[in-house]
Amino acid sequence: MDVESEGVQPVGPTGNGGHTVEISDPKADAADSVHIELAARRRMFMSQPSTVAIRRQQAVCVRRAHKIYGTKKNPNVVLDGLNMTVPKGSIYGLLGASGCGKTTLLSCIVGRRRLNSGEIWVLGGRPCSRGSGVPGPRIGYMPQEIALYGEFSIRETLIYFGWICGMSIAQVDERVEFLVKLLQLPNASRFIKNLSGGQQRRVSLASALLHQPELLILDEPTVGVDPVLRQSIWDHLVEIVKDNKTTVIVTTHYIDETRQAHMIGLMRGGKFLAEESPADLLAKYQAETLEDVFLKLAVLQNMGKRRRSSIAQEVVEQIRVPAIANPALDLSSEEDHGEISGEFGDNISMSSRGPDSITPEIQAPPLPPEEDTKVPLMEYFKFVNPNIMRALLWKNIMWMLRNVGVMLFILGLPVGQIVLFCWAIGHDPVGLKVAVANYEQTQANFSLMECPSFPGCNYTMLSCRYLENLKNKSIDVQFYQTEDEAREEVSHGRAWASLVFAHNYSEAVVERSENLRNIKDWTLEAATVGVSMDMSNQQIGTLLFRDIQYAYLDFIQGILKDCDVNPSNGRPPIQWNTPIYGDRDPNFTDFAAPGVILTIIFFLSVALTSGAMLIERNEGILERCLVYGVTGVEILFSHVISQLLVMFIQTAMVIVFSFYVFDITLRGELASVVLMTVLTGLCGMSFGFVISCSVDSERSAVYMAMGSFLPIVMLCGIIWPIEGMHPLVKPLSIFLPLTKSTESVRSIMQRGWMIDHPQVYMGFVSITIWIIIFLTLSILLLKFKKG
Ligand SMILES: Nc1ncnc2c1ncn2[C@@H]1O[C@H](COP(=O)(O)OP(=O)(O)OP(=O)(O)O)[C@@H](O)[C@H]1O
Repeated sequence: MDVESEGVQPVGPTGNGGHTVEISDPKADAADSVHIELAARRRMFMSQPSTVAIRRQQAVCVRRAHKIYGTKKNPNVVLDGLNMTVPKGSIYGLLGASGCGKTTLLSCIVGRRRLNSGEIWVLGGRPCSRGSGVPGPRIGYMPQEIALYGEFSIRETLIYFGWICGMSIAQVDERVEFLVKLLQLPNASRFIKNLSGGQQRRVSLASALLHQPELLILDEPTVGVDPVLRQSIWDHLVEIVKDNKTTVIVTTHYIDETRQAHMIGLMRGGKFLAEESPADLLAKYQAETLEDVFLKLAVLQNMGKRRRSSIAQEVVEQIRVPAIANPALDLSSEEDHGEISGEFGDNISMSSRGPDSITPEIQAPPLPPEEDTKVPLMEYFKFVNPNIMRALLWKNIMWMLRNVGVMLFILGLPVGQIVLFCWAIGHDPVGLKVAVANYEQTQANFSLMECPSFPGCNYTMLSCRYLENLKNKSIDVQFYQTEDEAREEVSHGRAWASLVFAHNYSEAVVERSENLRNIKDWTLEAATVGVSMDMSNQQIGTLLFRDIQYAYLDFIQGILKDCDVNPSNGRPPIQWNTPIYGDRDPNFTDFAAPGVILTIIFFLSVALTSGAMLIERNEGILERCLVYGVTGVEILFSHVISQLLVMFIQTAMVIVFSFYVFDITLRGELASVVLMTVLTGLCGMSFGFVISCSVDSERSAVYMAMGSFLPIVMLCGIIWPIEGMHPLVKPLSIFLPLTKSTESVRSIMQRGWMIDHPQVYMGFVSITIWIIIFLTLSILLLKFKKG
């Protein structure tokens, strides 16, 4: 969590117009200077026009900016009460060592990050406030990353950004011609991915220059550019600011190239060491190069810090500056007074606030609540801009067309999975080996007709007829001499069950059937088949258990018929009528198919969306688009629409293969199943957005998707009925996105229920609620997950 700045008001010399280092004078003067300074500021406040009016005249105006990363325990103060003023129509060189906070400051200026405290005015308004146009096409932004689509040509890239900024193709083409010449770009039909790093940076620069914005923000535009081209870029910048319509802020590590800038801000330690024109800086510090100036200022800053620290300690002990009671006289409401670096003088003087501040009593007045100027949340859902939507949709579709291999894989994957499912899951195991010790056969000393299935077995032996029935159920019957041998086979895992028939089995079965009322014990015992099973595999055990019983029922009813006894005598006294829903022998494929179809579509959509969004985010493309005013809603909608196309094709193929190729049972309306599948895909897409908006790397996204996959699949009744779950997880399963929808589709497919049945429509209600939750969450994350 970011640390909130305390907002303590800095105190120090007034803006001196020089805005450079002013090391405080001896400690004896310190108390006086504080009072003099406050009085001067109050006088100036009374005589100046409104602060807002003055700030609006600047291209950019930053006041008392504090930005802290990290946690309260371990804060990283990047901006420490920084003031910055960028006059309209100027080139402003933002200089500083790597990691000093330049990019952070620029992100705050373009409205992509928020300050912990302080104010920013850009082109007359507060970034992100209503009607400010920031973020928006008033800004041209070149981020540090390349932030371009590798699959696009140079011209397509510029058309894309041009459309976002409201340009027509003709206008873009005109600019393309000019920019290709200016930046010495290769042929505009070349693909970005085939360009060198330097060429890619120049295309990125061209994208920022394309729409001739009012404020051009360039983060290290000349990295990897040769000196000649660098000079021509600078010449162009000088040219475009001439008519006062464009302002340029440029960061660079090549300090001396900013000689052509009108103003330079030298940043260090979260503040500006100086904010002046290059000529003034060179003259003031009698330096040959701007680098020398920077070094001198850095040394002075370090000295200043030390001195301030010791002076402050003594002054605090000697004087107590009264707190300012009247907010009108408060420092925050003072004017710019024509100063460049901010109303409290430059950042390096005693005005710098820090732990050693000499006036802890002087508190900054509370800034106007940010919410007042922020776009209300509902406005974030504003109607989408057709130009932007056209650009985003075109980009998404172009990406698909340029990645045919990936698209074929994406389209073919669900079909492959459904084919695998139908081939692999739900079919009864065949060829299960059963070891039989048939004493009736081994001890028989008469020879009758041979059983056609088992050579050596006598067909008139009832045990053989029973075994014949078993064989018809695709069970592999193997004979052994003794019961021990048969059991041994099971013990060694070579057979799933052993069956033992007594030597007088046939006789006993007939006896048992004919004399139901007076069955003797020996008859009961001899007519019973002894079964010992390997139940280590529940599925196989259950199926074998079922088949052994079914085979017996069929067998005994045949015998009874032969003996002129009512075959029903052999049945248990339960009447199994035709099932109301489903088949007498339900198969697991039919049970699992609804869940499997929905899961495939759901998780493929999750992968597709989170992947696409993360690529855009990580390559900085999303950031650039957001700076140009593209909203989170537009990005989400564009992905939803283009990926819906993909999902429709995936759904159609899955449905065709499931119901027409593999003949999975479908008793209800196909349209309802299709609708639910599409909604589930939409839900997966929305969940993918949530993932991509809440994590920063693809690896985290994979972990999050995988982490959610198993719980969702395990708990939503696809693998195991919810009725059999632990009471603690059962309520949880009801709240998962695929639970109710799976139940609903199963009812449609197996029971043939229509959409007006509560169990069916509750599935639709549930999935719709989940879509709304996920989409809202992603929009909120896009809105609030700024630094
Ligand atoms: N999202 C973030 N979370 C935490 N710390 C961050 C984040 N972004 C930047 N920082 C830290 O803030 C500091 C300033 O980073 P920033 O990128 O603004 O510097 P920079 O001056 O632009 O550097 P460079 O010139 O190398 O691009 C660095 O210490 C960086 O590690």
